[in-house]
This record gives sequence, structure tokens and C-alpha cells, in this order.
Amino acid sequence: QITARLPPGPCGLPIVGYLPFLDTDLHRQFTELANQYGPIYKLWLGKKLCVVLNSPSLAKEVVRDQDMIFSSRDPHIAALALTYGGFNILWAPYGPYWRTIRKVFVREMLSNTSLEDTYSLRGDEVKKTIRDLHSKIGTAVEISEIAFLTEFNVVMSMLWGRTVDSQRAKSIGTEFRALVFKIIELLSKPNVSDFFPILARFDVQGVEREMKRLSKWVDGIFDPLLESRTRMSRGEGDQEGGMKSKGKKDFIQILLELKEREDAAIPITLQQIKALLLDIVIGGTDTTATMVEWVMAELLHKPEVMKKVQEELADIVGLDNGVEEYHMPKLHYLDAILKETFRLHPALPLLVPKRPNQSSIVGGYTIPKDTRVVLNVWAIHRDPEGWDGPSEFKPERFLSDTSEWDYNGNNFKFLPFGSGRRICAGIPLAEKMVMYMLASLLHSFNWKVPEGEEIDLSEKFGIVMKKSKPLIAIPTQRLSSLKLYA
Ligand code: HEM
Repeated sequence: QITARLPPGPCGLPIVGYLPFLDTDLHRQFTELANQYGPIYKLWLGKKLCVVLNSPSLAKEVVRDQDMIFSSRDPHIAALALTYGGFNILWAPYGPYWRTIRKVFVREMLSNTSLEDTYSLRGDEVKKTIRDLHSKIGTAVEISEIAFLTEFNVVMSMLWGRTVDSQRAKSIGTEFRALVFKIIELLSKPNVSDFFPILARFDVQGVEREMKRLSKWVDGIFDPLLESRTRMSRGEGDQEGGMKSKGKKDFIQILLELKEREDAAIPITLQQIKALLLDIVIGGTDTTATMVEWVMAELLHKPEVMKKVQEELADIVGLDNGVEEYHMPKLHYLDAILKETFRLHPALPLLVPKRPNQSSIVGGYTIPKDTRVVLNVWAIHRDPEGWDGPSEFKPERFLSDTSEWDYNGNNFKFLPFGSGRRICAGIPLAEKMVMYMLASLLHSFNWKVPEGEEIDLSEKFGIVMKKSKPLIAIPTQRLSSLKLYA
């Protein structure tokens, strides 16, 4: 029997609750409300009760002590419209379906063996990016665009192997980036349909319609690729020019074979395969690119830190060598820079909303079943009780004890990838790619901002939180020979 009170919180207005008072900078507003009402508080948003948690100990209660209760999502209607009803890993409710697709993804695409098998694919893409950039020495480039396209190509290669389909898929990177931006924008603004179920069928803001339109666009890309691959696996392929995948099966092949298996405990459909592709292509690309951009912005803002990390690269990689993925474990200072950037600028400042499957007590208060529970990681990462000089960029703080700091969500003061059962499923790839891209950018070039410009570190809130102004920077010559990236 749950008898504790609901958490405290601001009153809001009748019917609409706190909805009209929501700010565009939600992460900051949620942090200020914690200063006023304490680390756990409630907001009524229309018909929906929302509880925000703002401290490491409260995070621990929901993602460790009571993780089973808090392992379902509270999906936005817009997200369901995009993912054929929530069939992807990110939005699927906790249960056998989610467990199966997450397991397939982690085991077949991101296990140590799979990542070793795709080592050269990642190397090829990063080296290609560096060669392209070399031809742009002295001109201004947009960092997040470069990082996005590199990551997109890596992911497409890992999905489709060295095939013609992979080449086709890679040719739509720029269009896909625009699509991902639009999707993130739609998911980041409050949608009346989420807070007043009775109004949902009217789709007042037109968000659901727009998402369905984008979903059709995605179908237009994935359907022909999947059809072509299905024909190929039946031996009717149109794979020309010796590009056919050799040896090991790529991830798409594995998924399509699972679809054909009649004995599978949880059968997987074509729609579910597409939803899973969305997880990988949307969940993986913009987050990675955003983090690369934040790190470069912090380094351009602090030239002494940039200099120090370039010295580390010169020392570990050598000025006569190009960066390889195997250098990564030795780049301790770069690793500390990444962690410090993840602390100050977590890509998902409020993670992904959770929905408890039963009422429970957290921080001494009742959280009723089906409440929207938000973990304010941005506040936790800047809590003056947990961090010395919390708003300063000091990578050294992560060098003192490396074992304590990883991305696995075991230290509740530092949760850039979340924690518990719903922790990011892509950590092994994200960690590799953010570091590999940055090491290559920083080792191959020196960087400066265009004449008369200043580095601006302000944020624009969104489900993925980006810089408010895209970072534009100019690469200049550093390594004498680009043959290293041939
Ligand atoms: C720097 C890059 C990345 C960051 C910062 C990041 C962060 C996150 C966060 C915070 C969550 C939600 C965790 C929670 O609610 O507790 C998440 C979920 C997820 N991420 Fe990532 N992610 C990154 C890259 C990737 C990549 C590369 C992939 C796939 C290739 C990926 C796939 C996923 C999936 C599938 C989920 C849903 C997990 C679930 O609900 O079970 N992410 N990510």
C-alpha cells in the first residue's frame, strides 16, 4: 500500500497546469525549479503528471534500486508515428519484444567481434573525411556536418557491408541530416496531444501528420534497399562490380534472415526492421556529431587544452603516422576531455522519459503508475555538491581516478548515456567513433575560428541538445604528409 505524498511542485493553472509556463530552455528551467522545490518535484502538464529528478541519489533509486519498475518509456505521440507504433529499441515498452531486438542489435552489430570485423570500414570512412578536409585547408567548414556525414557513412557501411547498396545509402547523407534535424525538432517541443489524450485525434499542432510524412520519406529510402538485399540473398541480386559482401554477414543480412525464420520466439517483421534501422541511423548519428562539435568548440575556446591534447597525439601517434583506432586506449588526456564535455554538455540532457509500470516510492514521495519521469542529467552533471567548480571546463578532474569514470552508468553523478536496463545501446560504437574522429581531426590539422568570430558556447535545448550556433572552423596544415591517410 503506497501512502506517501506526491512530491511538491509549482501549482500552474486549472486544466492546463504548468504547460503554458514551460520554457524553451527546459533543462535550465527544470534545474531552477529544483533549486526552488528540491531535487524531486512534480508538474502537472495538462492531464499528465510529470516528476523531475535532479540528484544522483534519486537517479540511483530509479535506474538501479527500482529499475524494473522504471524500464518502460513514456513515448511521445510523434515518436510513435515515426516508428510504426514504437517498434524500435528506444521507444518500445519494456518486455520480451524490446529485449529481443536490443539483444539482436547489441550481439550482432556491436559485440567485440562484430566491431573488430568492421574495424577497416570505420578506418576507411574516417580517413576519407580527413582527405576531403585536406582539400579544404584554409576554408571554413561546419564541424557537426563533417562529423554527421562521417558517422552516417560508418553506420551505413556497418549495416550494408561493402556493397552497392551501401554506396547508395551513403549518397543520401545530407538529405538524411536534414530529416534528422526535423525529427529532433518535432520531438523537442511540447505537443498538446501528449498532455490531453482527448485532443490527440485532432493532432492540433500537426506534429503527428508531419512525422508520418517523414516516416514515408524514410520508407522511400529503406524499402528499395531492403528489397534489393532480399533479392540478393535469394540469389537474384543486382550487385555489380564485385562489391558483394564477402565472408561475414552484415547486420541487414542477419535481420532479414531472422525475418524469414518461422521458429523464432519473437518473429520480426519488415516494419520492425525499419524501426530498428531508425534507432541506429537517427539515434547514432546526430548524438555523435553533436558531441564532436561540442568538444571542438570547447577546445577552440581553450587553446591551451587544444595544445596539450595535440602534444599527446604527437607523442602517442607520432607526427609521421595517421591515427588508427588502436591508438585510442592510450589517449588518456583526450579521453578526459571527452568526459568533461559529456559532463557539461550531455547530448540528451533529460535522457528519454520513463514511465513506471506500478506506483512506487522515490525520495520518500509517491510516484504513481504511468507518471512521466524525467531524469535531469544536465542538473546532476552541474551540481555544486558533486563537482568542484561545476561550470568550468576542467578535463583534469577525470584524470585523477579513471576507474571511477566510465560510460556505463555506475556512478550516478555522471550519466551521459543513461543507466540501468535502458542505458544507450550504442555505447561501444559511440565511444569509439567520437574519440577516433576527434583524434583524427586534431592530429591531422590545426584549427582556428574565422577572422573576427568568437567561440560561442550557448546551448539550444532539444531532446538532443546542440550548440545554438553551429561551429564553423578552419583547418590548417599540421601533418606534413597526407599519404598517411591514403
Ligand atoms: C555520443 C553518442 C551517443 C550518446 C550521447 C547517446 C546517448 C543516449 C542516451 C542518453 C540514451 C537514453 C538512455 C536512457 O534513457 O537512460 C540512448 C539510448 C539509445 N541509444 Fe544512444 N547515444 C549515442 C550514440 C548511439 C549510437 C551510435 C547508437 C547506435 C548505433 C545508439 C543507440 C541507442 C539506442 C538503440 C537507444 C535506446 C536504448 C533503449 O531504450 O533500450 N546511441 N542513447
